[in-house]
Amino acid sequence: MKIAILDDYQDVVKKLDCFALLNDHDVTVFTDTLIDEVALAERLFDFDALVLIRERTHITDSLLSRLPNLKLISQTGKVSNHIDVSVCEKHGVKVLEGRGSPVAPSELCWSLIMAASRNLPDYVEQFKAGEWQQSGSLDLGRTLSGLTIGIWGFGKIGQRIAKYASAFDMKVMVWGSESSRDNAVSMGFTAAETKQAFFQKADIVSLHLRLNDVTRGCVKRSDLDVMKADALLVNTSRAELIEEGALYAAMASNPTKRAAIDVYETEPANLANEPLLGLPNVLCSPHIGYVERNSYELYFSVAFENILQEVETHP
Ligand SMILES: NC(=O)C1=CN([C@@H]2O[C@H](COP(=O)(O)OP(=O)(O)OC[C@H]3O[C@@H](n4cnc5c(N)ncnc54)[C@H](O)[C@@H]3O)[C@@H](O)[C@H]2O)C=CC1
Ligand SMILES: O=C(O)C(=O)COP(=O)(O)O
Repeated sequence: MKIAILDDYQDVVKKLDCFALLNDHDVTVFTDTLIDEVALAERLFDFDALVLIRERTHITDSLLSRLPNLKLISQTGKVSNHIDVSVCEKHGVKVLEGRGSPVAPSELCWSLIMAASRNLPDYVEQFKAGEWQQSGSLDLGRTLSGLTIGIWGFGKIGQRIAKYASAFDMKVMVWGSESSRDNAVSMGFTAAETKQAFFQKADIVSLHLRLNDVTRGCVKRSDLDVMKADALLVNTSRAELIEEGALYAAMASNPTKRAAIDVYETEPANLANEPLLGLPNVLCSPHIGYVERNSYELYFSVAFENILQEVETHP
């Protein structure tokens, strides 16, 4: 098979052990992004299969109309809104869904919580610039013990964050669907009674919902406004869970509130398209929750095995 691996920004896939799984195939890895659909279609014209990393390439009707040779798309991790599955069916392109692990994204989320709580990036930056212990100009930070973390979305990552919080002697309060809240209570955590109480009581709010038509924009500006004056909002899930522009407006007008985020409305994000990057009270990482060796091995090995299995069952 002629297989294209797309959007390997970090040029990582060839260094992974699982790359050898595709030894019998003709594989090309593209490390840049082609947004222009006509150029992308020209690039991909000869390929039988695509491996997509996350959701950077959008698979649309017009793209597939230009790719008559394409038979398979193998997604690393879950298939989300970037692939129109019904359009793929129409064009006879089979979509194979992969699998991820909650460990790397949960640890990144916890790193952001700890770094933001102790102002670590600012202290490191000042120290490297020659300043020793300039706490006078920096907020002193705070310990996590005794604080309440509010977790909205109690799936694989949300549950792991609750576990980490318990190890730090934090109180865990969960908001979300009734089953999420019941599940949290059965595990010994607290469920918030209302969304407003959730945002009012938490010292740290961390979002762990999947993005879908129901959850899009579920966090409103009014929710951010009722958070405590020194609260921290963490979003490692999807930017679109928060009403468009609301996070920037809330953080810009409340400099004592803080946010730590890994996901953006426009990705790749930069200073020109992401105003949050310019705010001193917002800690920003460049969507790296899944960026870690074991995580990449799992994402790619499952995506490759799915292709091999498909070739074996439908040669
Ligand atoms: N920053 C990064 O690199 C990464 C981000 N993620 C993101 O983290 C988030 C959580 O991932 P997982 O825990 O693996 O997902 P999961 O599928 O295990 O859990 C998702 C949660 O969202 C809730 N949910 C979904 N639709 C809902 C609705 N309509 N109403 C209320 N609740 C709803 C589910 O009940 C569940 O509690 C996702 O948005 C995922 O895309 C995941 C991996 C890496
Ligand atoms: O990489 C991301 O941002 C993801 O959302 C991955 O999620 P998944 O592991 O595919 O469920």
